[in-house]
Amino acid sequence: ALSHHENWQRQWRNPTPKKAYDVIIIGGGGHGLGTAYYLAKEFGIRNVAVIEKGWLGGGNTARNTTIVRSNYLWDEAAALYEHSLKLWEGLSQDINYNVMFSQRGVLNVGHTLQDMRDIQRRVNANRLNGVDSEVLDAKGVQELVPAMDCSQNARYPVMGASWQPRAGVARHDAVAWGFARAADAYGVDILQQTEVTGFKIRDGQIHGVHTNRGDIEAKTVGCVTAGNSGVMAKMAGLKMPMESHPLQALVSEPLKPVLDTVVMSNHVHGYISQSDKGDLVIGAGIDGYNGYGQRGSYPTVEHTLQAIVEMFPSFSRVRMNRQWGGIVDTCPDACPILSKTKVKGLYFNCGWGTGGFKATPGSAHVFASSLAKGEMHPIAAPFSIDRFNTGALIDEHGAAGVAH
Ligand SMILES: Cc1cc2nc3c(=O)[nH]c(=O)nc-3n(C[C@H](O)[C@H](O)[C@H](O)COP(=O)(O)OP(=O)(O)OC[C@H]3O[C@@H](n4cnc5c(N)ncnc54)[C@H](O)[C@@H]3O)c2cc1C
Ligand SMILES: CSCC(=O)[O-]
Repeated sequence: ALSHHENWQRQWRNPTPKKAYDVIIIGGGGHGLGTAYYLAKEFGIRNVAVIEKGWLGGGNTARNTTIVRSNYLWDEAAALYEHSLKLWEGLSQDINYNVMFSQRGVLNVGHTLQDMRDIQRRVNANRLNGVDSEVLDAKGVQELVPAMDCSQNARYPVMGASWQPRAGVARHDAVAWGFARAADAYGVDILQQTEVTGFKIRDGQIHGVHTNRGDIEAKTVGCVTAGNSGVMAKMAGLKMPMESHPLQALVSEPLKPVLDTVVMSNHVHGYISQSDKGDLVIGAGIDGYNGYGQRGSYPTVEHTLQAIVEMFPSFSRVRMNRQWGGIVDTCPDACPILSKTKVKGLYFNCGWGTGGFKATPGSAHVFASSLAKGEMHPIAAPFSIDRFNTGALIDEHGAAGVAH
């Protein structure tokens, strides 16, 4: 057998499924792989399978625009995303894989008096929760982003922004690869090209899953399948208050360094950063219809580029190289679902919508704790599916930013 160190030097095995595991994680994205990693590393539960119908990291984890921040309004959301941001700050060392987390800051821009009042309110709430956040005026934004039109000639003049210096971007697929390699080194089985086609439920208790490679047993199952979670819930006889929509992104031809922070504007409805390779990474809102196609409609692309050129007129001649989409699982209050279900031993971690990449380590950590202990982690508890019965929603449409 390879030593732990030798294990670590490899990528990951492609094992044959065992008949039974202590825990099954459905979904080989960042959240699922991270959950398996923390189960093994922090809670000593290593007899775990991550079941992935495609290839690991092939879903939203490797399709997103990689913005990482924690400047959400409500205490519950700030606690969750700030827990994650703190894990991001040590993640490369922890999993021994460079996830290229670059704390270049994030600006959420305001264009009206009401925008600025909302920004001031959110920044005040952030500071009360120990989240680094400050309000900048137009001059402060211009100093950070010389290429941006902060003049009064703009159709939507920039009045200021919230600024989170510790926020930034990371290399998305490296997160999946890093968590996969680290989990595998602990003995976690990552079963790719293995689709869960149903749940084995008896007397209200989960006993495992049906897959295209046969049945696999476990009495603890965590479903972490993002845009496909509504379909998974239906297989288990559950209803999820969630809609799956296409969310698109674009990248441009590589440019010389021109933008060294992240700029997001809810108002003109677009956001942009520049990757280490030089391409502009651009996104905006979801396509309004429900869809599972991992692609969106052209009007959304057009609207996105109008928003970018409104903020950066000098980018109007830049050529776009690629466009793609993912399937985002959006909840009515723009917050996730981290929850037990009425089926004993079956948990869901989904509903991250357009903003779950930033939560990857934090979500995985608290979800692993919940699966290990059989009780929801205090940071996860407010995001129970029951909130849609009790009405205790956590409305983050403002801070969830552009894409909702
Ligand atoms: C275009 C775009 C831009 C985004 N930008 C940002 C951003 O800048 N910042 C941010 O914080 N968030 C962003 N997001 C959201 C973020 O990408 C997601 O919330 C997050 O990555 C979800 O991670 P995950 O691991 O839960 O899902 P995924 O990575 O989608 O993993 C779920 C996995 O489950 C698998 N699966 C589904 N059904 C089954 C089944 N039956 N059996 C087995 N496996 C199954 C899928 O194949 C998939 O690999 C963006 C999303 C998109 C699409
Ligand atoms: C897709 S929007 C990115 C974010 O939520 O910071």
